[in-house]
Amino acid sequence: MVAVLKWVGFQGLEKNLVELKKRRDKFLQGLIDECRKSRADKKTIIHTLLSLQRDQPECYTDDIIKGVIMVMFTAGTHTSAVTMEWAMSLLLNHPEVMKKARLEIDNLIGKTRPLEEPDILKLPYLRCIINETLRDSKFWEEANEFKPERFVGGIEGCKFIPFGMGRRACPGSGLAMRYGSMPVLIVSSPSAVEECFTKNDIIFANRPRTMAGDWLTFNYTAYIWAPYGQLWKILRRLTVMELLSSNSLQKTSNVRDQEVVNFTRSLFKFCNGRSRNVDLTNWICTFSFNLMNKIVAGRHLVSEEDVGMGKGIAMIERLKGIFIVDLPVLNMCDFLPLLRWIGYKGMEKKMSLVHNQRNEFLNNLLQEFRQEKVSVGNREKQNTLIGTLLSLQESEPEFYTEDVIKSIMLVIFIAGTDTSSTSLQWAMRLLLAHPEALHKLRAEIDSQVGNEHLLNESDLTKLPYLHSVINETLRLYPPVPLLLPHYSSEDCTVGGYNVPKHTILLVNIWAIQRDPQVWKEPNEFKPERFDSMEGEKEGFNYKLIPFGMGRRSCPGATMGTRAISLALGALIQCFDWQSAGEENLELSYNSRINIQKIKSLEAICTPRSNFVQLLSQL
Ligand code: HEM
Repeated sequence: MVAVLKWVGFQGLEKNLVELKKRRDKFLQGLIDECRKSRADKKTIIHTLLSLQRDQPECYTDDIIKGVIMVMFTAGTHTSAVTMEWAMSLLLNHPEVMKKARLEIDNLIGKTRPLEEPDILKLPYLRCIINETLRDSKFWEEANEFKPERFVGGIEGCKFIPFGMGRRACPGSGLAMRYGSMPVLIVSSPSAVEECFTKNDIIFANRPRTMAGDWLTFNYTAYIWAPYGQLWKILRRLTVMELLSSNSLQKTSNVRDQEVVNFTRSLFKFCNGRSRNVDLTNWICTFSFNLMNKIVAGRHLVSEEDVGMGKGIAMIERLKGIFIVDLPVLNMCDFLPLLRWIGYKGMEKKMSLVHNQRNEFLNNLLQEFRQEKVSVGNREKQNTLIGTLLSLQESEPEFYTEDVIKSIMLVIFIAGTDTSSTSLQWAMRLLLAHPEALHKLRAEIDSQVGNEHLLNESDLTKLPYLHSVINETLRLYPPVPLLLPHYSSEDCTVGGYNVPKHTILLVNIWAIQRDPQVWKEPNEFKPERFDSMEGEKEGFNYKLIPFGMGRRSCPGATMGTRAISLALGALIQCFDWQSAGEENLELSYNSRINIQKIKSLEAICTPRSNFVQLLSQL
């Protein structure tokens, strides 16, 4: 029957389709030809496809290229345009919502520049509007009302699964197409977090396989990315026992204290008795890298005389290029595998380059260590992480392969340096922008520690305000704002809704920790808020979770907090600080999974007069 209709040319459909195909063909060919004429090194998808065509013309024909572009156009434009049209028409019909959205943008972004993609993370109400526009009407109370507020906090945060999930999703929505078909659950309320990491903790204890995982984890033996199972358990036990348990932390407390002495002494020498402009970003990164390398390999990466000087600065820049890189843990290729295939934005190339650099760095460290250990027979060296790992390798070579050893060292560098140094920089930036808090913190340190010794780990219990400043910094600027992605190993329910097996879970702690329903004056820096929160359950009732929750939570939380507290305490105890310019007080951020500051932080540092004697004796 259908064939007959086709044959008689039913309603001229075939003719129309042929016509449409011709027009599309002409349009796409035009685009390809234009790109052929323009600069060849541009990073657009068509340029990438054309360079593949040059290498393999028989595979990447013009027709194939047109097919790929076609998919992107049809999948990516219509759905987004329809959603935008709906959102605008809803806003026009609800001026009170429009006003509230504009107020949010004015307050959080300002009026001096247009909105950019990374800003979206900062605009919870705008996201609520998009969610409300896309939501499926069947599952909601007052389903026909336009109420973006229903997405602010609350368990509803997980009723809506925007990236195409099972039967509750809108499979053809703009977001689903933009992020591909991989199911993703984003939770953004304390109650949903509690449910994910108590009742469903084991189910969500896995990590997804991703492009970053494929390249940067020594074949998933780096346990930050390792699948939940035997290997992860062994690596976790080993790292915690050797490095992060309270016993091991006790043993390494003198290393941290000594690192803070070195850091403070270098800064004092650098100031040379006067006020000096200090690139705090570089100094703080030096402290973090030196501390971790001391724990891992028993020596510094930047020697004391080089800190803050040309050679030291260059060394830190090189290390940042290896370990603190701008490569997101999840990227578009994880959602649209086709992009990976065509080499989207050269991501895979960059990852392989970073992997090679890391591999070389870790190999050198191991080689140096082996040589020195043999030649010097250094006992101090044997008490380092590498020392322990190499002894384990001697007794169990089949388990402790070179890859496993390197992956453990890698995790400590990646997890231990960036997070702590980012938090320390934010804490200093916040204190510079809030001098009253800085004075209050200094008064606490002066009264509890005084000027006869440099603050050390045993002083930390006497400094509750210092602890509150760090909590408040981690609340406002969590270094890992979506945690690391979790991955469900079985079907489960969250908030009464079905979440299928193999769903990526992202926990939007940025939103939770700034949610006005959860925190009073959420965007204000008020360390005092923690005075009245004593005795609340874990993670302040799941409201403050910068280290995650459950079995995949950060095992380095105590070590990280101690290192930040010590360094911040010493900086405030011994030096006067002033901002080196308005731009240093800007509390902005970009949206990488690991938040970085846009610019480095500079401040004017002056040794406090009543500390000169102590500082000269360090
Ligand atoms: C301010 C400092 C730190 C912050 C804010 C932080 C935060 C985090 C977060 C959010 C996660 C992911 C949790 C999840 O997926 O649910 C994580 C995982 C991890 N962190 Fe930290 N971290 C810090 C310092 C450290 C330090 C100093 C170390 C070790 C020396 C460390 C080692 C790890 C490891 C090994 C994991 C992976 C755990 C797993 O997958 O099982 N972190 N961290």
